[in-house]
Amino acid sequence: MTHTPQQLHSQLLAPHRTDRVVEVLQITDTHLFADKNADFLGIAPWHSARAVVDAILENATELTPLAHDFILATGDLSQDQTPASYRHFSSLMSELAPPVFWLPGNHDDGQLMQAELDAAGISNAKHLVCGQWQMLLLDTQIPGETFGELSSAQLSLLEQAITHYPEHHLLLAVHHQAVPVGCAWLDQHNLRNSEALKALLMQHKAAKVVLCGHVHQGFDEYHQGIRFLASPATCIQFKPLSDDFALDSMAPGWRALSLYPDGRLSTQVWRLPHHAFAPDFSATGY
Ligand SMILES: Nc1ncnc2c1ncn2[C@@H]1O[C@@H]2COP(=O)(O)O[C@H]2[C@H]1O
Ligand SMILES: [Fe+2]
Repeated sequence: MTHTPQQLHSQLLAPHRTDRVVEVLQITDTHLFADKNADFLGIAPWHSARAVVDAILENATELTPLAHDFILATGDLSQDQTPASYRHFSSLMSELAPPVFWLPGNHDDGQLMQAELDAAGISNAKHLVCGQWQMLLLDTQIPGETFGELSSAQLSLLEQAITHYPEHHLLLAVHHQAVPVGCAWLDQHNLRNSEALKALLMQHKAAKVVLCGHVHQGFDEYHQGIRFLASPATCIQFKPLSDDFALDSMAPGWRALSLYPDGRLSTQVWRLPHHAFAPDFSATGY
């Protein structure tokens, strides 16, 4: 059954018990190429994404079994918009047990991404209900643009989610940052209609978190009672608080989040060992 773009289609994920902590991994901005050895500002994104997956698997054996309920892949999964780049992504994710849910970034080819991830058996669900939390993945892509914007159809999905699930805390995943991260060169490529988004979120009485990719750095701020989080890329990192384009020496990474039944959350950015995948600092952009 096809769903009209404006219709919210919710997927219930175990555990349905509302007293359980929901464990989430966010992987973002893999920027993969068809060529596993392609160079991207001094590093090879397939190899760094491979190292991130290996580190997640290693964490699982040492700390706990891979106890995550699902993975959120928040865009810019491909840099060259080739079928092979998305197949590399699907193959890497297949090594991680939890189901993967995804959304496009400004570098993704939305239609090709949909076709390739569908073919790989990766879920197309964009609204998840798990425990006392709901997750909504929205598409901020404006084809041909670097900045993002939420269409009225996408905003309507958010309106439906908070109307149908008024008691469930909300983790909203988007690609573009909805609040400035403090990098002037990057904040020009932000989510343009973030005020419309925040106005809708303010109507929701349960806890609200907005999780994004795109900025290739950790970020964690509260604005008007909403927590805004951003996370490292699995490839190159951007230097925080830089007016002009600048790469960072921090290693590639990912984010883990634990969502508690009462609406609180704990979260941690994980990174590969320092100096792993050092970029070409003379790069001036891409
Ligand atoms: N030197 C630069 N100045 C401004 N924008 C840039 C520069 N280099 C890259 N970008 C764009 O900024 C974007 C931020 O992250 P993306 O990976 O979405 O893609 C990046 C490029 O499209
Ligand atoms: Fe991006």
